[in-house]
Amino acid sequence: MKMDSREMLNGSFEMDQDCCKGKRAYVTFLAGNGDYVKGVVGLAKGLRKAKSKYPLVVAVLPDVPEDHRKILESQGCIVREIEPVYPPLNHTQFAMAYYVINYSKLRIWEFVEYSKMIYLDGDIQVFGNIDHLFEYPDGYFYAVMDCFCENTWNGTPQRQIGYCQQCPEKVQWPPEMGPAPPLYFNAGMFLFEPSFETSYNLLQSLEVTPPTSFAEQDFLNMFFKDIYRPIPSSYNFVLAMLWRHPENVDLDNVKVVHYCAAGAKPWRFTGKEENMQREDIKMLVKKWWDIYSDESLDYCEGSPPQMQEPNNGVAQYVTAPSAA
Ligand SMILES: O=c1ccn([C@@H]2O[C@H](COP(=O)(O)OP(=O)(O)O[C@H]3O[C@H](CO)[C@H](O)[C@H](O)[C@H]3O)[C@@H](O)[C@H]2O)c(=O)[nH]1
Ligand SMILES: O[C@H]1[C@H](O)[C@@H](O)[C@H](O)[C@@H](O)[C@H]1O
Ligand SMILES: [Mn+2]
Repeated sequence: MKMDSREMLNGSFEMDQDCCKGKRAYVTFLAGNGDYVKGVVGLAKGLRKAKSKYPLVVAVLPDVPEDHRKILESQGCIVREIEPVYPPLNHTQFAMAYYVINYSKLRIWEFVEYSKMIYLDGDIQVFGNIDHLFEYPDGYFYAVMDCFCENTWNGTPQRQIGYCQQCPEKVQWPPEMGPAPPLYFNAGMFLFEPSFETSYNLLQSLEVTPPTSFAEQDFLNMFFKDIYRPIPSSYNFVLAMLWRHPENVDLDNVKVVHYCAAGAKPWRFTGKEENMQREDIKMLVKKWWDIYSDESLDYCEGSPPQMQEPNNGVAQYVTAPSAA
């Protein structure tokens, strides 16, 4: 039975029995022969440190070299090659590589041997156990609301009027512009259910959807708008929150950090870009390096990915902002 956000916020739902069955895994995505493999190694070690009970599957494009795949396997990852997904014909001349990289992520819906997966970008690090997210009720798409305040949003109506769903009361959506846009998630982290049917529908729908600037993120937002449920920003902490919405930040309780601001990838960090000299940023980059360099977190052949039972945290949902 479907339920709305309010029923879930009130906790007035029965835990779906089906969600306790079936295999679960984390999944990330890797393209090319560059340095993102370091991000994935860091993530595998971070999940181990957080004592995650579930393995990390890495969906790799054919252009990921053999030695990078070996590194991932030696870190306990399950490497699965996927076929590239191309943008619809007639739109291919523009930023082709960018779209192929990002749209190929849609292949993870084909991993139907898992009933539920948590997708994490390679530039994400997990600092606390999030296994309890798998217990959320089935039938929804869970992710964290994005922030519209960075320059990457220049040219959008949101940015032009200074509206952000993280603080919808500060600059309200002008009624003359019609209804406020639906809630929009960052696609660097989400909980989803693999399914051939959904996978087929995703690819069919993509064929008739012209690419837009945030590629598969825009597409997924459109595709899953009716079943999207926001979860707290601590499950995909986008660094820009630190300087754009400091009043909403509780850094001590952040479980998942997404190093997605310009210049923030820890393995390429120089500290030169805007905001990168902030003490909180330098601390978070150091925390990533502490995990990446910790040899005690390397995978031991033959040992399961988990070390102990996860803490079964209680599901928590974010209240949808009133402007939504
Ligand atoms: O050369 C590359 C580039 C990207 N990736 C993979 O693709 C993911 C997405 O790229 P970034 O993390 O660099 O980009 P952002 O965090 O800025 O991406 C955000 O915007 C993108 C589209 O603009 C996607 O929607 C993405 O999921 C979302 O988190 C990476 O984490 C990594 O897993 C690679 O493997 N190799
Ligand atoms: O996915 C994008 C990307 O991560 C950008 O760096 C960020 O500024 C955007 O808000 C987000 O939508
Ligand atoms: Mn990212």
